[in-house]
Amino acid sequence: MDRSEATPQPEDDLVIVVGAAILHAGRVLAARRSAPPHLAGGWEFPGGKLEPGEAEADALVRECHEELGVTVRAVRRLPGAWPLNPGYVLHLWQADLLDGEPRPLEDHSELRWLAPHELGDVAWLPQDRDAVAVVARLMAATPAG
Ligand SMILES: Nc1nc2c([nH]c(=O)n2[C@H]2C[C@H](O)[C@@H](COP(=O)(O)OP(=O)(O)OP(=O)(O)O)O2)c(=O)[nH]1
Repeated sequence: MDRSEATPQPEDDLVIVVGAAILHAGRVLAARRSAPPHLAGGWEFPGGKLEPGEAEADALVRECHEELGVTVRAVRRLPGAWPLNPGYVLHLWQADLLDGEPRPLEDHSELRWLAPHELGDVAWLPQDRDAVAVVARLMAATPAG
């Protein structure tokens, strides 16, 4: 019997993309992609692909430094894993902003700090929508600091 359709692709075969839900003063940072063309204009969580052998928390810190010029601390991985392009999966991490003011240095044309009631104000990439719902629940449960 061909079970291939019923068998999910093992996560081991996927490249993990880490996204950072950076919470600060009751808001979360959203970033509008500037490339590639089919993703440009869509909003996402800053982050990127894990390098071989790299821990997710380390990739998160590295990507936020490269893309935004800030230092973050990876707090914890949020529940869920969302398929992206074939072969890629998005993992989301809660992160604290330790140092710096985020700037769109790489891959993004605009950044916005969104309050919970503003999460629906930007055009998220479709594949991020369920992750945004997880962040909305996190923000509802997190006292604004
Ligand atoms: N960072 C990030 N990428 C996302 C999200 N949602 C989503 O579909 N993606 C896609 C966009 C890209 O195809 C891929 C991540 O690639 P990237 O270009 O950000 O990764 P990277 O910084 O490691 O880039 P590179 O070295 O390959 O240039 O995942 C998201 O919320 N955050």
